Amino acid sequence: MAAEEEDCRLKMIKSRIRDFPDFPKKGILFRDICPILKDPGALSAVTSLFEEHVRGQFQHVDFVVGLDARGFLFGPLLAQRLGVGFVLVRKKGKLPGATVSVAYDLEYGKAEAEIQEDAVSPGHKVILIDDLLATGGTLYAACALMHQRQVEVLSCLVVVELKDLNGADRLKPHPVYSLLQY
Ligand SMILES: O=P(O)(O)OC[C@H]1O[C@H](OP(=O)(O)OP(=O)(O)O)[C@H](O)[C@@H]1O
Ligand SMILES: Nc1ncnc2[nH]cnc12
Repeated sequence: MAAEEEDCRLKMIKSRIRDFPDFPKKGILFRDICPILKDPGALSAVTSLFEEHVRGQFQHVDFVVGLDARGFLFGPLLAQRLGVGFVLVRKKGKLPGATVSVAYDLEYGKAEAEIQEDAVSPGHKVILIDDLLATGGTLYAACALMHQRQVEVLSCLVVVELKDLNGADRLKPHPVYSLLQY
């Protein structure tokens, strides 16, 4: 894609992010991605940019793995475009059957991430996806879950990256691909 066209798409996507100061706690500037979902053109542009990135960088992907909850909004669309399956990393206590879990910290709290034990298998190559990277706690926990299952994380994809919180450093050596940086 021409650089100008990519720039134009990114500007359009950025115009669909709303800022809410002091949500969910005082001092947090919440970046709301809901307007992207209301605009089919913006949602399609997000999916296309992710698809082009993955196709350009990786020969083979087994699964797209989405993070609870907003990774579930973008992940299945990307998985369909790539022609691969989608796997859920959920907050603890939501998945039936045998599971594996990891605790983590967030920009505004604590949580525990979980996958079904048979969701992925050793040797699989996956793309992790979420709406936003802040401290990196959530994606780090998802990477830890993948390592426990001997799965290779090819890349972590997010729509928004909050640069000041250095989440990408925490995720090293896993590459992070973000569409918008703040
Ligand atoms: O990089 P981090 O500091 O871990 O923060 C990023 C995570 O925080 C938000 O999810 P949240 O836990 O609020 O859950 P939700 O998607 O269920 O609203 C966001 O959707 C990411 O998953
Ligand atoms: N500032 C923020 N806006 C939206 N989601 C978030 N998750 C963690 N920090 C966030």
